[in-house]
Amino acid sequence: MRIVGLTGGISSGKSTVSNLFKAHGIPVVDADIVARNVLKKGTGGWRKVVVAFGDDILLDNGEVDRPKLGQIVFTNPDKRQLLNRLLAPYISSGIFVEVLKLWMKGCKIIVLDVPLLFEAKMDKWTKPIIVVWVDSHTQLERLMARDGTTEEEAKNKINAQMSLDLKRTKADIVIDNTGSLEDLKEHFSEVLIQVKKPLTWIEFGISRDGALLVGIDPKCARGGLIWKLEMFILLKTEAGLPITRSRPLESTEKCGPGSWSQRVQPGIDSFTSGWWSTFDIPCWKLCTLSVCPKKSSSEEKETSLQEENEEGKTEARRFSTRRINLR
Ligand SMILES: CC(C)(COP(=O)(O)OP(=O)(O)OC[C@H]1O[C@@H](n2cnc3c(N)ncnc32)[C@H](O)[C@@H]1O)[C@@H](O)C(=O)NCCC(=O)NCCS
Ligand SMILES: Nc1ncnc2c1ncn2[C@@H]1O[C@H](COP(=O)(O)OP(=O)(O)OP(=O)(O)O)[C@@H](O)[C@H]1O
Repeated sequence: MRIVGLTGGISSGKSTVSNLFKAHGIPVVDADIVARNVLKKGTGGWRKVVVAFGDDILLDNGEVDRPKLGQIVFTNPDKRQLLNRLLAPYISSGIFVEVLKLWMKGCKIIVLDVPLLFEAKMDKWTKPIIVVWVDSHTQLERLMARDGTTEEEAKNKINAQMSLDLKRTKADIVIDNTGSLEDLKEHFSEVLIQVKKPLTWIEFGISRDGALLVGIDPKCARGGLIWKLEMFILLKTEAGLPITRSRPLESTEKCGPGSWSQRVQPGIDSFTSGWWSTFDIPCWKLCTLSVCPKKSSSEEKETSLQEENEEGKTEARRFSTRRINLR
């Protein structure tokens, strides 16, 4: 899984860039939304903040008066640090849960939109890091226009964060959003190409499919070479390359959790020691194509399976199933 970091200054255009990612099917975890949830009435974060800042920051309905709390923390660095310290554990675990949900769905690339990515030292978990930059004049104008605030209030908010010029020195990719929305979209299409580059081995390894391969394939325990070959072929399969003739996989034997079976596929006969494995585990059916460099014994048997043909009639199909036992 590739976790892309998206950050910038207040009102530099992170949400606008996030929306472009979403429009291209890449999910975004928005730290501002997570931060809002952990400050809802009755949550752990809410309780800590009320104890530290007092009931004065509450509305009649018990929710936090966000503009009021904003006024306090954006003009007082000590109070801001206190609020950050109180909420940081809730925000980071909230982000982790969102990432985990996307991991479970099998997402390969996700974007973390975190305004305080560097300040909260979350940048170490993300690669590449994208900084949305604007010149200070444009940033101030856009912030005042969007939030309807005075120049002083807007400047307080801008100064509450690490400077955008420093952030851009820490970036892998800088998006200059000083121009029009059209300019932004044009630049974004180049960024998208970089973000969608094929996953590295490490990124694949921490993705759901990669982790399951390493975690449950009994052959994997026998050495890195085997699962690396498997991953290679899965990646190729995703790119639609060599295994186009394979049929949907169904095991010819019933597999229990953790057990495995193999069926030699007609389309891959050229891989002399290749086979499909299917795994029935509680949530997923995992199919892998493995190429084994060594085998110590193998047994072959004929199996037949009832299948519907194109006219909808049931007929028996025969399969040659080969078990390959590794040393
Ligand atoms: C102070 C609060 C109540 C003000 O709420 P409000 O609805 O007015 O603003 P909102 O949450 O939409 O934030 C707007 C922007 O302010 C900036 N910002 C928010 N909190 C901080 C902070 N502690 N330090 C610096 N900048 C901040 C971010 O760029 C954010 O995008 C709220 O921002 C908050 O709870 N902040 C602390 C949590 C936090 O760190 N949020 C950032 C997510 S990493
Ligand atoms: N290229 C652009 N041209 C004109 N307006 C823009 C451009 N990019 C963003 N904006 C506007 O600037 C304002 C700030 O943008 P946006 O909300 O995306 O910033 P942000 O970095 O997400 O802000 P925050 O830190 O407060 O969450 C919005 O009103 C948005 O519509």
